[in-house]
Amino acid sequence: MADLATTYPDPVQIAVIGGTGLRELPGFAQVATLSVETPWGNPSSPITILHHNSPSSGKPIPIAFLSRHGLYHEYAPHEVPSRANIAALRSIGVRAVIAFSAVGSLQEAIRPRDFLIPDQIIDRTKGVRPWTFFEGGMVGHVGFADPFDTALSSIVSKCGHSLEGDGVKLHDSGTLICMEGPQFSTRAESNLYRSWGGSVINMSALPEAKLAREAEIAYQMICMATDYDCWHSAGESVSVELVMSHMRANSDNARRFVGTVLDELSKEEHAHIVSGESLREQSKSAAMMTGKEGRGEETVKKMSWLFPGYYD
Ligand SMILES: CSC[C@H]1O[C@H](OP(=O)(O)O)[C@H](O)[C@@H]1O
Ligand SMILES: Nc1ncnc2[nH]cnc12
Repeated sequence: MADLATTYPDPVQIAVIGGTGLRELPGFAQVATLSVETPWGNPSSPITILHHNSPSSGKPIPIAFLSRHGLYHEYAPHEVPSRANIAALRSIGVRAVIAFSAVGSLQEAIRPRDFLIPDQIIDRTKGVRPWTFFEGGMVGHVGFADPFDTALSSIVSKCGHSLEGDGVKLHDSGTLICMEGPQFSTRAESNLYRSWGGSVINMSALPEAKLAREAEIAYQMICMATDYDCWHSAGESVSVELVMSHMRANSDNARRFVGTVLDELSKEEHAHIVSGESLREQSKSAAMMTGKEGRGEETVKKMSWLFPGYYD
């Protein structure tokens, strides 16, 4: 790391947020490491810029990598500075995020080490994490009916299926329960989530996905099941040891999966997706609720850092 540049000259449109057990992406050339300060504080880790040759043009494409829980896993799920993470990524040009997460399975058919691309979320966080950029005299409401980006999700799905039969088993859709933690669920809660139709459970999708939407960043999570939570009568209840043992055993597949997705996203044909075209300027109109006279000065400053030119 010592010789890496601390600045990067061009916008970086694609980012990976690594979760438990996916703290780096080996095999990609590291060209810079950025320490970005945002009005919401510092992100959970420096942002590493990796170079990846586009399979279509052969040109190097920059990819940003951020470690959700910090370089040493020092941030518990409720302590992850998600606003700083998302703001820092947007400030360097990111418009498409692939986020990785270790999840508990709530369904027999989703076995430990299977991958799943969630298409829905049920919010079971408890309102203790800052969850919006729109506050303090700037009211904004963005749509979240489909919390993940459908264009990104079909690319991720195609990539995952291309690896099937080669150690990767993929479920194309599912409802993700995002709980508060850091303690795992009780058996009654786990069974309740099953009765709601939950497919998998984690502690990290929110507020990350909501903030990405507010920041006009296309976002898709890739989940890897590491346990059957605590509902399964035959299986061992979730523990950190169980999560980590499955993550370690399947980390090559996880990295291969993410690498294949980055290959695909680097193709020119997907330029409109990674430039976040479908979300462009939605937060400009979302914040038009509040008349200029009612806007909080501090918030306008912060929001103008995030969206230069939007609120002049
Ligand atoms: C170590 S088990 C609980 C922990 O694992 C998941 O982390 P991530 O989503 O960052 O991969 C889960 O959300 C919890 O934070
Ligand atoms: N059972 C579980 N509950 C919440 N988060 C998890 N991450 C991995 N397994 C989990």
